[in-house]
Amino acid sequence: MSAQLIDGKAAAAAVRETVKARVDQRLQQGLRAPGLAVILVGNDPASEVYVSHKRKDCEQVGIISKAYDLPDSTSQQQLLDLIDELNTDNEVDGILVQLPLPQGLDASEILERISPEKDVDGFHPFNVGRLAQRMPLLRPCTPAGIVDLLDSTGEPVRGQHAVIVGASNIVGRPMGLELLIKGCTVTTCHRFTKDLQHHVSQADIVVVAVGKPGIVKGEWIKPGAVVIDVGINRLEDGRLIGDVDFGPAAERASFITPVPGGVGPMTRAKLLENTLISCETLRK
Ligand SMILES: Nc1nc(=O)c2c([nH]1)NC[C@@H]1CN(c3ccc(C(=O)N[C@@H](CCC(=O)O)C(=O)O)cc3)C=[N+]21
Repeated sequence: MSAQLIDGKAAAAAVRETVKARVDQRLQQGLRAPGLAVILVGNDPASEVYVSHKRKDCEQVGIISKAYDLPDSTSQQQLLDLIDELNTDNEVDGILVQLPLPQGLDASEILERISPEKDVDGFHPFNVGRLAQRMPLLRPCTPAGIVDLLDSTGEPVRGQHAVIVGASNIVGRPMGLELLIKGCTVTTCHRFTKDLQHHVSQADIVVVAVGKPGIVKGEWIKPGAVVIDVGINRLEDGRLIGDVDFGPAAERASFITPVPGGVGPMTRAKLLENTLISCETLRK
């Protein structure tokens, strides 16, 4: 492997340290700790693991997390009522509804009900619109974390050709908006893209967020490119792998994120940072 690994665990630890220092300072000043409400509906095992990680992260930095574990049978109206209640709870700075929601619930209606200043996922159309107009407030955690990871390489980002694979609301689309702000020329590929290899092979920066192992082949990577793998795919043997053919891609890339230990930990750290931003600047 000739690429350097981008250490997402270390970068995330640094973000957590900064958040913790600020939370400690608040407590010394007699101010309250930031609060995060984490809502989990149903019993999807992967979601249960993710949510337990988020709660531990909060504890580590002194953010008070409130758990709302709701049954599969929760109705749309019950969930909307809970969000209304949390929107007006002065001790709650952030509201996170873990996705995916069980069948029958309308996620967009629920996410739009969250007050934009408590939308620590950055998924609300208000926050996406702010980002689209280069005035971000709460930024979606994964793309914002990736910007930090790119900066951590010390390589220039401005003027680079960034190719994003995947156009989801939670990663691909906001990633394009973040990279436009950074001064990249952005290409977004998706299921109707005619020649994925052609686009990927032109990229100085490749961000892959599809959820299919091997969707990007190592041989497609332009020598010296920076490769960011957002995919999290669990194999039958329990191992986690990304969307990029890691070995061959690492032969060609200058920098590459591993899975696990790349984008995932940074996503979680950015959630803590957003909760602090909400507490300190948006809810005054
Ligand atoms: N409202 C909402 N917000 C989210 O941000 C959200 C969500 N719903 N639903 C699910 C996805 C997925 N996601 C992950 C974040 C971190 C890791 C992470 O830390 N992964 C570790 C590995 C953890 C493990 O071993 O399972 C790593 O990549 O190193 C994984 C997945 C956030 N999501």
